[in-house]
Amino acid sequence: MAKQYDVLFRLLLLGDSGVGKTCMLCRFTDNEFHPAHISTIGVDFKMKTIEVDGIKVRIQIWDTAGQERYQTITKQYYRRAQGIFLVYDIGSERSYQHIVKWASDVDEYAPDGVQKILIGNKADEEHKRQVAKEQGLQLAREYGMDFYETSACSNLNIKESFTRLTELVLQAHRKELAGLRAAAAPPDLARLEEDEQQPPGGQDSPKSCWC
Ligand SMILES: Nc1nc2c(ncn2[C@@H]2O[C@H](COP(=O)(O)OP(=O)(O)OP(=O)(O)O)[C@@H](O)[C@H]2O)c(=O)[nH]1
Repeated sequence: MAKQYDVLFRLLLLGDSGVGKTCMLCRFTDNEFHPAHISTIGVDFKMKTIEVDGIKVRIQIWDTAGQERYQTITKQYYRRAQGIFLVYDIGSERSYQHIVKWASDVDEYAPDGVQKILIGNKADEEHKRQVAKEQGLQLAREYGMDFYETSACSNLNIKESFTRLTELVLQAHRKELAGLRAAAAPPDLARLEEDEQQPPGGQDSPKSCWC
């Protein structure tokens, strides 16, 4: 039987509560958007397989709660991420300022070499904009990250940003993937067998897939 994927790994969504992390994920995996904000409890995840440069990549995407009270739980997930989205809302200067704090948490808890992308979400809400696109670009330059303005609502740059982070992770793991074609079993960068189980908080999460 043909292999369903060649490699699998984990991406993580981080950012303040309400910036649109869950909606970005639901748009990417299910092409759905829900206007209600029901805060994620702890962490939740979804899977999707995409093809990049002829490689079938199964990605496990972890959606974390932005609320401060869940930070102890969510930080436990940083260390096994290969790629991280740092997300702010272009209509919230505060969420943009907090990226510095999220990035310093990543430095502290995520593995060396983790790939990062900066996202300014809700780009459809131009009338509410508090953060200029140039500010996003500037911050991304400072951190050496790629930058996208996205909209989960209008489906702007969602697929592009997930694909780009996947490409960056693939490039960073080029050596491990060198023997990919010959491998009997798909390389398991995310040690998925442990992760197919419900995450703490995921079972109770009221918005696992319908946003
Ligand atoms: N206009 C617009 N609204 C969005 C967009 N993305 C999310 N929203 C809305 O913003 C609110 C919060 O979205 P969520 O995806 O739940 O935010 P979150 O970052 O996952 O929040 P926490 O789970 O609390 O960390 C919801 O009302 C969404 O409908 C977007 O791209 N455009």
